[in-house]
Amino acid sequence: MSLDKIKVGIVGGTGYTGVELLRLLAIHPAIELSAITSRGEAGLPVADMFPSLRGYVDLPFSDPAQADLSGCDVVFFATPNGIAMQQTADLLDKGVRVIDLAADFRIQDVATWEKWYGMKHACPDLIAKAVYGLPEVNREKIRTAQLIANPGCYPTAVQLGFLPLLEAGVIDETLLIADAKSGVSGAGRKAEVSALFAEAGDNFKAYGVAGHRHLPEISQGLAGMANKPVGLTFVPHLTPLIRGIHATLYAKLTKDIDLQHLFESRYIKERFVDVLPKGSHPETRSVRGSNQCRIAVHRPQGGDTVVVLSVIDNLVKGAAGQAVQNMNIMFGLAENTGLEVVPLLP
Ligand SMILES: NC(=O)C1=CN([C@@H]2O[C@H](COP(=O)(O)OP(=O)(O)OC[C@H]3O[C@@H](n4cnc5c(N)ncnc54)[C@H](OP(=O)(O)O)[C@@H]3O)[C@@H](O)[C@H]2O)C=CC1
Ligand SMILES: CC(=O)N[C@@H](CCC(=O)OP(=O)(O)O)C(=O)O
Repeated sequence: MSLDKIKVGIVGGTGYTGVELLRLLAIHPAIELSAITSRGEAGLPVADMFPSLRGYVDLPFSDPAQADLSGCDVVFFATPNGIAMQQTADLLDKGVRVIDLAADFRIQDVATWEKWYGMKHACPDLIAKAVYGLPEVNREKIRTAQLIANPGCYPTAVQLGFLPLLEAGVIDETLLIADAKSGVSGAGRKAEVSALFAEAGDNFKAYGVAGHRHLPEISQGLAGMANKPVGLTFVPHLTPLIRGIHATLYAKLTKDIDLQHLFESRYIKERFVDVLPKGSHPETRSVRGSNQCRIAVHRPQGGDTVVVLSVIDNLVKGAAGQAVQNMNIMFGLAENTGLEVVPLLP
C-alpha cells in the first residue's frame, strides 16, 4: 500500500452499517483499512464472518479496548448511541478525524439530546465543533471538519425531500408531515423480537407516533433550512423490507410555483440526489445498495398540497455511503470516489 493512502479505522465492524462501510471501503482507491473492531469477535478474520468480503478485506477484528486507533487518519464509529462520545476527544487530540454514524453529535442542544437519548452527554463541549454531515446542505463546513455527525437514516430522506421547498420559502413551515417507512435493517443486527422474520415479515406497522428520537434531529435541520422553527409531524413505520426508506412528505403551498423546476434546479449539481421526471413514483429498489436519493414531487389535482416522495437505502445514503461521502469531502477527494455503485435489482 502506498504511504499516502488514508488510514481508516472502524469501531463496530460487525453491525449492519459497519459491514456496509467495509463493503464500500474495500474497493475505495484512496484508503487503507487499519483496524476494524468487535468486542466479541476479536482475532477472527473479518472474511470468516462475512464471506462476501473474502479477497477484499484481509484484516482480523480487533478488540476495541485494545485497538490503537491513534495511527488512523479517520475513525468511523458504527456503534450504538453513546459510544463515540466517550472516545472522540482523545482521538481529536491526536489529530484523528472522527465520523460518527450514531447520534452522539447530531443535536446541537445538549438538554434536548439528553432528553431523547436518555443519557448524560460525555463531552457537551464538542457538540458545537461537530458538523452535521448532510453534504447537500453543509458541504463547505464538512471540508474542514474534524468531527462529523453523520445524519440518521429517516432524517436524510426527510430533509432532502423538504429542502428545496423550505429554502425557497414556498410552503407553510408550521404544518409539515413526514410519513416514513423503513426496512428492518434500520434496527441494526442485534437480536430483537420485533425484527424476527415471523414478526416483521408479512406485516406493516407504525411505531413511535408519540415521539421518535429522529423528530428533534429532523426539526433542527428543517428549521435551519427555513431560518425559523418548524412544526413537524413525523410517523415512522416498519415494513417487511430488508433495506430501504420511503418517505412520503406533505406540506401546504403558500406560493404558486413550478415545483419540478424548483427541485431540478436545486439538485442539478448533486451527484447523489436524483429528481425524477414529473409524475414519477420512486421505488426503494431503485436505490438498493447505492448512495442515491431519488425524489419525485407531486401536486395532486393541482391543489395547494405538495407531496414529495423520497427514497434512500438506509444503510448507504442513510448511513455508510453518506459517511464515505463525508470522508471524501473532508480529505479533498472527488465526492463520488468509491461510491459509483449501480443499484441492485431485483
Ligand atoms: N441500521 C441503520 O439503517 C442505521 C444505523 N445508524 C446508526 O449507526 C449505528 C450502528 O448501527 P447498526 O450498524 O445498525 O448497529 P448494529 O447493532 O448492527 O451494530 C452495532 C455495532 O457496534 C458494536 N458495539 C456495540 N456496543 C459496543 C461498544 N460498547 N463498544 C464498541 N463497539 C460496540 C457491535 O459490535 P460488537 O458487539 O461485535 O462489538 C456492532 O458491530 C447506530 O448508532 C445506529 O443508530 C444510522 C443510520 C442508519
Ligand atoms: C427500522 C428501525 O428500527 N429504525 C430505527 C432508526 C434507524 C437508526 O439506526 O437510527 P439512527 O439513524 O438514529 O442511527 C429506529 O426507528 O429506531
